[in-house]
Amino acid sequence: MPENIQQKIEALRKEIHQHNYSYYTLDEPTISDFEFDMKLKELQDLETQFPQYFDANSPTLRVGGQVTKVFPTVQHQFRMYSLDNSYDFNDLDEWEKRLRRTLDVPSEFVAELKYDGASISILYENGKLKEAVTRGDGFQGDEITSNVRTISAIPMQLYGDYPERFFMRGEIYLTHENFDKINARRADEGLDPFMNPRNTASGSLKIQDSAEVRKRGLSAAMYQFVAEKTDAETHWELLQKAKSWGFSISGQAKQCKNIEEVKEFINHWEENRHILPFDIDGIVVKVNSLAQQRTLGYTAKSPRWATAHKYKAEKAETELLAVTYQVGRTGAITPVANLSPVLLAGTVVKRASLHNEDIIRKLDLHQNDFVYVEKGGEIIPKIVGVNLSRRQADSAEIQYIRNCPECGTELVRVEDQAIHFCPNELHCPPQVIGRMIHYVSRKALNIENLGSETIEQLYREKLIENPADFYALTKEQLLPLERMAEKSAQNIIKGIEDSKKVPFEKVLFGIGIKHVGETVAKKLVKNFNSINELMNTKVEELVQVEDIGVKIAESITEFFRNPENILMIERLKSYGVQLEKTSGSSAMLSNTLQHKTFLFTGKLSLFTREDAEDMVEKHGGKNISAVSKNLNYLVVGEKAGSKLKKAQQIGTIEIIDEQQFLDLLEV
Ligand SMILES: NC(=O)c1ccc[n+]([C@@H]2O[C@H](COP(=O)([O-])OP(=O)(O)OC[C@H]3O[C@@H](n4cnc5c(N)ncnc54)[C@H](O)[C@@H]3O)[C@@H](O)[C@H]2O)c1
Ligand SMILES: [Zn+2]
Repeated sequence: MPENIQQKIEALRKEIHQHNYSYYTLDEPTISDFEFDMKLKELQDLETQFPQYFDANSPTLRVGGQVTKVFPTVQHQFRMYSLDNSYDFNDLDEWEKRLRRTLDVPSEFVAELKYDGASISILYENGKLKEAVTRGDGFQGDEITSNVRTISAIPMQLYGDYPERFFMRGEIYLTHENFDKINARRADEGLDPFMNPRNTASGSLKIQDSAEVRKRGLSAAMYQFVAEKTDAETHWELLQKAKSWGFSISGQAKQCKNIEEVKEFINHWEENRHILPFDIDGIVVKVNSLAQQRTLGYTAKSPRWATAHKYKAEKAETELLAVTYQVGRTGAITPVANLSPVLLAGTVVKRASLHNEDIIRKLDLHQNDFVYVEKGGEIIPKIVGVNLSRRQADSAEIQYIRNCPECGTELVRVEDQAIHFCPNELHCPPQVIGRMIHYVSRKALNIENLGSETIEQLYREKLIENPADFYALTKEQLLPLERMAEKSAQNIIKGIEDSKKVPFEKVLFGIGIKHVGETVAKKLVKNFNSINELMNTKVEELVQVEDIGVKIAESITEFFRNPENILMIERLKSYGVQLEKTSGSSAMLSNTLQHKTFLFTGKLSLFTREDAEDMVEKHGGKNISAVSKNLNYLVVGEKAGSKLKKAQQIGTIEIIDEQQFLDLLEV
């Protein structure tokens, strides 16, 4: 029935658009690449079969990404395409046959690793890095030059006989080592780990603060030279030249005389990819001759002269020994499958994440089932199915626990969410520890030298149970802990002492009221002078404050209803922790600068940067940390440098001096 076919096509298009959005814009895919590619292929087949339902906006005809609103948008002078991909050698053979039909001479190839990251196009002029732009939708992308400049694998200045003006394209990715480091740091700050290196690399490029991007330790491999013209004859030659100018070019790329050699390369890396210190998701095969590339040209979405052979996620079968449950620092419960050890993707797998109760139900897991585990983009493998033929007749269904394995409290499942929580925030050990780790973290009280391991030890020794206990600690109590030297103990005590100077807004963030993040804490402090004032405010009054909704307001009042929290606050006060605004940060003066954003640069002479930022806030404006389209005013002092230049390039930013800034305040 044609009507049903049309509906089917439209439903698939809609679904794929949604997945593109999750993958490219949110960096949080909800299905595996393989499942995604199968859906796209299904759509492609239907569209070929029923051309009457053609639509120029179909995801089969477009690159899946988008530009964001956070960075300036730049048109690509040369379009950035996607790659046709497939998972089997038949398609590769078909591709090669098509090449032969078009070309007089059989082609040679270059086979390259398909780095799993985010693509970038970088303009070089006179040997200098000029501008870096993401692929976006292929026609236009986000200008993220200052972020790309932080990546040490990308040269700022070239050497040798480089052409005057050209684009170098490549992939920005994260090594396993740096990905693990980022997650270790996140764990220390009480944050959830990132899912996989690809989405973390892509997400890192979208951070507004370049200093933060630098900390991520991104890598890059360049794989394509693009310019108006070149006198090179092959892609391989261009790669070698690019290397001589100072670019990082993949060390594994290989020239192949024919498709058989390409297949050998593909097989070799399918077996050996686990020794690489980064993720690849396949191999890219390119026609080497540039003349042949020109003859072949492009389809609506990808070059005809290249194709990607993708690797399927590896699967193994093993026995489920038990399901155990972990309680996270926020009280979230994660079920974990304990498996009979099995070799998968180069590592021995003993555990797999089961995510939540619904997934266990969907898999219909029984005790001692033989399950299939798969390692996709995620670091932790997952169970994708059960081998029913090996299930024992009398094996019982896995029952999700009803009580917290750490403290015995009955679990709750929040409406609309798949995850269970332990509601015993104040006494469930992992949550107690999590709360204290959050309290000392950089953006809260910033108590240096006090890592999560030390906090766990102190808790086990019953020396601390809530943030107020830090202030009663003595050096003598710290010294007997494992690996605790005199010097570190001293530093911890000093860090705790110093935290008494940390301003109210950070303390308010640090005490861990649910839904009160950094920004909300700031907003609250603008409107309430002390914790006492906040404590005595009702939900109806709280929701009057900008950006404070009912959910946040209720969470605040609930926090203060608990006598244990009140006791902790009274103790913090008695130790001298800042629980009210200091005289320097008094209330709002006006709303003159409402909805306006400011950034100060260069050497200021009429006021200090701190005072200036304070003035902005007191008059209702907002300070931001980087030059972008979102900036309204750049206030320049003497010797303003790159920020000024960038603001001029963007063109929409008002550039003013210090006096003009004061005029804005009408003071
Ligand atoms: N899971 C999901 O929800 C979801 C959603 C959208 C896309 N995806 C995945 O993304 C893929 C589509 O993304 P795409 O359009 O970026 O295509 P692609 O990732 O399959 O191939 C194109 C990209 O490969 C990269 N690349 C890496 N090494 C390269 C090399 N040596 N030479 C040339 N290019 C190289 C480039 O960034 C290029 O833009 C799909 O195949 C799918 O697996 C997944
Ligand atoms: Zn608990």
